[in-house]
Amino acid sequence: MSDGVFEQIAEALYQQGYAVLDHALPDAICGALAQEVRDLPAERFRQAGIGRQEAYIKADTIRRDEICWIDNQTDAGRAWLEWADQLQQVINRRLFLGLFSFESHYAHYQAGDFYKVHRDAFRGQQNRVLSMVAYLNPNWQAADGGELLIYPSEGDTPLLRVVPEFGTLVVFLSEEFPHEVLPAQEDRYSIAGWYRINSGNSRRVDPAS
Ligand SMILES: O=C(O)CCC(=O)C(=O)O
Ligand SMILES: [Fe+2]
Repeated sequence: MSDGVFEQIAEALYQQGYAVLDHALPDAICGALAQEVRDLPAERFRQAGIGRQEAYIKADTIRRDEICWIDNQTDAGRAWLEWADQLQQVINRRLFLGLFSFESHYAHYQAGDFYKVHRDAFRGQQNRVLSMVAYLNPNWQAADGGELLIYPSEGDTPLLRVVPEFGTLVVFLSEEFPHEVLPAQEDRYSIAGWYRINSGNSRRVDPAS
């Protein structure tokens, strides 16, 4: 069953560099994550920043969400990370991307919060290869805003507009697709994660030619 989902994601990535699926995450896992993120004490969340390590800045003109990194200390976190690992294996088998590790955090956007257009990785600078976003909002309404817009590598017209509805999953090549989160009008819960290749400072793996 979920093997089919992994294959669908791999196929869509191969064809177009991104995949968007409704009901992609098993309901039990998605439900446990949706519960956990709402139960987390406020002090576990940090204002999100931009960049990494010394380059890290808190830039609330660019993004306003608060985040909490996910580990395998809870049943929900463990189930999610195992699911992400199975997807990693299928993608590596099908696409030879050489994905090596996965990291992810919960994100909470309060009413008014947004994340302006950005890429998750820049060619040659980071080893984030694949981005994955999962949404944890049952019955999200059009008026609640907070859509994810994904743009082509060059150009201002969105390729895709994704409603952050419970169970919807988005996977895309981190270097290729600029994207933004429109202002949410309600509490918006999601997970954002990245698969990396095993190198401190490498570029995307291309098949040998
Ligand atoms: O929550 C989303 O829809 C996308 C979040 C995002 O782009 C990020 O955290 O890098
Ligand atoms: Fe992003």
